[in-house]
Amino acid sequence: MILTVNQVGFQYRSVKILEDISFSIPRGEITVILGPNGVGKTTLLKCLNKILNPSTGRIHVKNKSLKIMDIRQIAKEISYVAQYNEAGKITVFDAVLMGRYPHIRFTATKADLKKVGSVLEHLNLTHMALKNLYELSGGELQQVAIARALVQETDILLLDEPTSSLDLKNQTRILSLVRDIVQDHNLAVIMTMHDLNSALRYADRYICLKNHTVFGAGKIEEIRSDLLTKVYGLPVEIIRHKGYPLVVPVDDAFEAA
Ligand SMILES: Nc1ncnc2c1ncn2[C@@H]1O[C@H](COP(=O)(O)OP(=O)(O)OP(=O)(O)O)[C@@H](O)[C@H]1O
Repeated sequence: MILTVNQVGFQYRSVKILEDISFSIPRGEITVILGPNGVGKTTLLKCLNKILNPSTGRIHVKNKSLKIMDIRQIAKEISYVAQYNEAGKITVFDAVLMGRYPHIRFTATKADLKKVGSVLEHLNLTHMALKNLYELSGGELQQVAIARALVQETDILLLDEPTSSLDLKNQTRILSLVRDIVQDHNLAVIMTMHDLNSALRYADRYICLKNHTVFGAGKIEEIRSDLLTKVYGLPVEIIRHKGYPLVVPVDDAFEAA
């Protein structure tokens, strides 16, 4: 296991957000964290990246305690794409190059610049390399943030709602690309996602949060509609269309809502 989480709890001042969270993350798989608004998904991702310090419990990255790792060590192992991305006065190229910082000693080398160029090309972003971030749309900014995470070349990628601002074609493109990268480089991806159909299609495992803790976890193909119904408080069923699972609210769902 590349990442292990043991009995982690977190609170903002005296308000309990997470309690007794435990799971392990393998390489070569996408794990999706599911759960309703405000349940603590982003908080959990931030604990995994030491942006926030858990009040209780232990997190280990490759058997090393996150507590004793400094920012540079963490940035070599874990990249993080936040749910909302700042749009400052910096070009796309330079913003993505920032992802190389954990690897740069004094100044960026030709290899660093080449890496940025190739990731931009891979994500179809080359044409906007010299634009400033503030000139981009929300979806373009989100793809730039993903590009920055990819040039960081970490074994663990944390993605907070990575496709929330993307159109259908870009959602499919980015999630397929993430899946290919996970398989080709044996990475571990942990992402949060509200789009249950994309989650069921692209993730390998799920962790469902409810009432501050893990309510269910397992292989995504084994996720059950009654679990989702309890987690989201809305009656749903899982049907299959052309072999793909689809989560649909059942007839009386709107009354329940
Ligand atoms: N800086 C903060 N100070 C105090 N409370 C906070 C802070 N940030 C978040 N919270 C609270 O922590 C809880 C969990 O927030 P979090 O953003 O982790 O939820 P989430 O599951 O990611 O939600 P969403 O699906 O809406 O993005 C929420 O109740 C939120 O109000």
